[in-house]
Amino acid sequence: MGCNCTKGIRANDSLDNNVKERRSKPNHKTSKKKKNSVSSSVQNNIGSVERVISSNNDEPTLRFLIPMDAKNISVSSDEADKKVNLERKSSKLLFQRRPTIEVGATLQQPKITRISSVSNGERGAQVMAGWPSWLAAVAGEAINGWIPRKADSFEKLEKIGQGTYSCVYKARDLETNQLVALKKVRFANMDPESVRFMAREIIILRRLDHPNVMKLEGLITSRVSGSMYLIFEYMEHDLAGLASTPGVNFSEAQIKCYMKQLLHGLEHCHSRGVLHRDIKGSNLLLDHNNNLKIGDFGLANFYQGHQRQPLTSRVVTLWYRPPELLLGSTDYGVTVDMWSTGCILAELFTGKPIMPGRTEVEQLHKIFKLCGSPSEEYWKRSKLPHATIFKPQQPYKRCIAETFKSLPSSALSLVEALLAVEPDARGTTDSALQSEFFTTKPFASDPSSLPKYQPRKEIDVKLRDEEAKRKKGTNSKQNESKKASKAVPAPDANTELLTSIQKRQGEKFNPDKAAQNGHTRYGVSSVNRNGENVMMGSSRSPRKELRTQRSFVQRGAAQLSRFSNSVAARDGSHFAIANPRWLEDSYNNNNRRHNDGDWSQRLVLKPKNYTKDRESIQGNVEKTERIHYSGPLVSAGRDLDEMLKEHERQIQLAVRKARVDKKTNRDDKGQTKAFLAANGR
Ligand SMILES: Nc1ncnc2c1ncn2[C@@H]1O[C@H](COP(=O)(O)OP(=O)(O)OP(=O)(O)O)[C@@H](O)[C@H]1O
Repeated sequence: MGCNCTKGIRANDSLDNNVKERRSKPNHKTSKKKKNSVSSSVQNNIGSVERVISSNNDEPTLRFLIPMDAKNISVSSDEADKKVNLERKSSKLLFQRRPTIEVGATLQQPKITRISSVSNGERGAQVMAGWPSWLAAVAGEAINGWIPRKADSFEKLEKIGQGTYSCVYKARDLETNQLVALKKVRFANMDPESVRFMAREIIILRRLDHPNVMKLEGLITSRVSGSMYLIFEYMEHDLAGLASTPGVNFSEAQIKCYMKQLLHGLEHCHSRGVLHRDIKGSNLLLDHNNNLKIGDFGLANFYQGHQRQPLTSRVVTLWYRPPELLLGSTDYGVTVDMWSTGCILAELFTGKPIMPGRTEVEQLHKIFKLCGSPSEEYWKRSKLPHATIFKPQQPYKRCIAETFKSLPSSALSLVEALLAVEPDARGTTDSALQSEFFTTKPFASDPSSLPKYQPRKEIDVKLRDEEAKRKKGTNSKQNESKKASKAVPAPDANTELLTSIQKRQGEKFNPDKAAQNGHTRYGVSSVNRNGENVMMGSSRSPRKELRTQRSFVQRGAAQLSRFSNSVAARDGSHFAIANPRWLEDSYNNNNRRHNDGDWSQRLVLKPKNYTKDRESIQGNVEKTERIHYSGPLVSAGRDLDEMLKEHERQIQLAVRKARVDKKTNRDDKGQTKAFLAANGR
């Protein structure tokens, strides 16, 4: 794998013509650099690393555009003639993954990124290399030095994942015969905003090069296409899916093996100035040899240790989100990933998510109940935007040791450290790797010594398809009487919780009862590791409950919190959600103030074009009324328990409303208005 970007070139491509021309007309500037010279120039922009490495050989060289991080390959970006050239020793090298060439310390220095454009000359070269001009114009930095691969050099096999922002397909690279995962991102009208955000993900991925981080192998697009595929190595499993597979029980050494790999991958990200901001089991991918790679950098961003730019607090999937983000922090660092890591460690031992909150308020309450509330000093010092609202009148006592008393003591100590309610006490990837957990027996297993598990994705896909068909049937009946789809507070978050509580209580799940209770719109459902509803407790699903959360799709009624700004209105297969990535960037770009009130209000604003984008992916969501600002549930100054009671009441109310909606098919607009009116908003 690797260097795939070079492989789709055909004889009749304009690039090839260019290559031929260049072969017949040697570039003196390039050849001057050949003798034993290795020179690198690093542009100041993130991801725009230009390297000029010349080979010392007398073999004839071919010249193509390739990913810049390919070792043993000479790349010269020659501003003078506005062409990017490659020299390589043999075509064989193109099919090997090669580590990124270190170019001094510059790469190690974290920088806050701003997606910046390339020069006109570079843009011209990019278009010539086969990139669509809309992409080169907006995301030049992300594609700099690469050429696109062609879709017809892959055989698409099946859909294996549906993310919030993308579809993922299993495919075969016809040139290497290797399996790959293709993550498809579509852009409605080549919308520059969404292109920029995709560009950020690519730039970040290109910055990273580590065995425990998913490697971006290349990109597929064409001049005429409005979409783009990110090419990744195909991974058979993810940790959440594997952990919830019937019959799979992890040993301590195995948990250490996965945790060690996760921490090494994170260490690399952090050392390159990247915060992942969505660490959770379903984003930790595993190959057939149990090698773990951190995937899904869609919410990742660059950070700086000091002089931090404000970042959005609306990141990290709720169950893995640290308290400071729930309290509205915009000035955070690697400690957010450390918190999520602590949640995963405890989850791997206990076999279930440790804090499955339905709402941000409830999540915070769960955190305080387990980890204790922060010290007085922390409240004063941190000046967190929501501190005045959520500071409990009585401090909560920490009870991690009691809760996880069955854990081995070294694991418990690490959980204690990682789940420190005050971020600075969580330590770093380095301190975690040095901890007793990894330095005492049983030591971490070697990944290849672990059992090989049956691939599950195909089974998941089948289940999902069945479920989608079933939903479609239900929806089409509903849709007969209404043209536009409805965005309603979905009660399936409650189903999820109900399911989980019943599971934990060892009760047999009774689908009919749950449906009667109005806990689900689709019968008995739970959430699979892709965050989609799957039938549970019925013949439809042979799997035990899979309890994972999808990034950012915070479900329906669960959105009605004090600062629920992006309501994920979910109606069957339809989502409508403000993309927090955009909010952050527009926030940063505009360098706005963030007082409490403004902050919530501002986050409600949904970029227009993104809406269109989501529509094109998710279906015909009604255009005007998708984002609802729930406003404050309670006034500041009331204590947290009271607030939670009130919050619970609101959720129940939303569930009832949703049930009524199901019966009457009232449109979303009317329903939401009624709901808000009922709550005095
Ligand atoms: N390299 C890969 N190999 C196999 N499957 C993959 C790979 N990358 C992603 N997937 C599958 O596709 C799903 C969605 O991918 P990804 O998480 O990157 O998209 P997303 O839109 O950011 O999703 P989410 O909303 O869950 O965060 C993953 O949960 C995983 O099951």
